[in-house]
Amino acid sequence: MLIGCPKEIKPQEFRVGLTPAAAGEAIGRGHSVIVETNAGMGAGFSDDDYRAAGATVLDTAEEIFAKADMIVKVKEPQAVERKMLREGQLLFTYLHLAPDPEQTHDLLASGCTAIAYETVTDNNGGLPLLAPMSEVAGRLAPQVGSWTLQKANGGRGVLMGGVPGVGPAKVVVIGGGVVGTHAAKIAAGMGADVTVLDRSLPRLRYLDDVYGGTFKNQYSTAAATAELVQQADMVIGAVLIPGAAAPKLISRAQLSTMKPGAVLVDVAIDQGGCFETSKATTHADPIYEVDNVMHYCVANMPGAVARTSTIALGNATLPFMLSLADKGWKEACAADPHLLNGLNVHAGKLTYAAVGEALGLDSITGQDALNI
Ligand SMILES: NC(=O)C1=CN([C@@H]2O[C@H](COP(=O)(O)OP(=O)(O)OC[C@H]3O[C@@H](n4cnc5c(N)ncnc54)[C@H](O)[C@@H]3O)[C@@H](O)[C@H]2O)C=CC1
Ligand SMILES: CC(=O)C(=O)O
Ligand SMILES: [Mg+2]
Repeated sequence: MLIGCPKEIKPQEFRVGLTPAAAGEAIGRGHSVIVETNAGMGAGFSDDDYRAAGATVLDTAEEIFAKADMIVKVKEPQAVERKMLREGQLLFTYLHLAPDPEQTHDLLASGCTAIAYETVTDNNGGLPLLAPMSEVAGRLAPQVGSWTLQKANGGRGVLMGGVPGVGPAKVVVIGGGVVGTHAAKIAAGMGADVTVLDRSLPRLRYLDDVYGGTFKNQYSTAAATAELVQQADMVIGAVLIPGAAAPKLISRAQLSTMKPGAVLVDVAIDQGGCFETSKATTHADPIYEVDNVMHYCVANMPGAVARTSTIALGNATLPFMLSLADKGWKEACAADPHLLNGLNVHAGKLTYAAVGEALGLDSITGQDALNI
């Protein structure tokens, strides 16, 4: 198979879909790899690194999209990229379609087959291609939140760990999955007083067993959330209902109950955000204020630490990418129901029910798509 990797064009996105090591593995199995010039620069990989792995470096994204059988990326294709996708072409990347009707429309119109990293599953009920970026975004969340809490950035001027004689910041994490657990660990490590809310009792039991001495946890009801949010210096949004739009757990009216200068970090923004007042921002202009509450809502947080993130993502995508290249998408998905769960679009049809529900569109099952 001819595998193509364009340079990411989303603002301030420095990750790359294929590492030289991944390109080398595919080439070692008889595939060919084309990479856009400078695609890996932001993550510290030069064109020569890709050439040394056996890949061919091309000058433009147009050539990559025109030639490749499979496009491997990081972020959802931007409008100009979507115009270059063609019928029968395989796209393997993050999509986050539920909050994005324009992208969904364009992917359906292109006739391509699109497998979304974020809905591929594993045997443990996890999301193996989302997990590494959730680990990164979770660990970054208290870091960017504490920067936003600084007075010069609009925050209330509270230090995460406090100092002797002055108490620490109060941090509330809504959602105790991968993002939430990593966020809570780092916030607690910075000395903050941390409470994690989740709606899954098995998850709360796990958090209690493993991290009981490090941070508190509580069942996530609207009442518990309202009470904790009033006292919080920082709230980190980390909920997920896979593939679906995030539920709104803090309303605009609730902002007036919060401390002026408190900070909301909405990591769930890529699924539409879990605070009513969240709107996606970029690394170039990451924060804004609503009703005296600071918001950080960057939808591609891991891009800020592109080298760590690229290598972590590449480790997770490699076996799936190789399976798609070796077998073609149909055989690979027929053999692996977890990879089939990643199928969101095929031949003009939506193939992921939660996306259809979020956007009011009809969908077919992945199994049906295998027969088209
Ligand atoms: N902004 C960014 O750059 C990034 C965003 N993300 C996003 O972060 C979000 C979280 O991802 P993960 O932690 O990997 O998901 P996860 O599935 O590991 O955890 C989500 C948790 O939310 C809980 N939950 C669901 N509804 C809830 C509610 N009403 N109240 C409290 N908890 C609730 C679930 O029980 C689960 O434990 C996703 O939307 C993901 O796409 C992930 C990586 C990067
Ligand atoms: C998960 C995701 O969307 C990201 O890493 O950008
Ligand atoms: Mg994202």
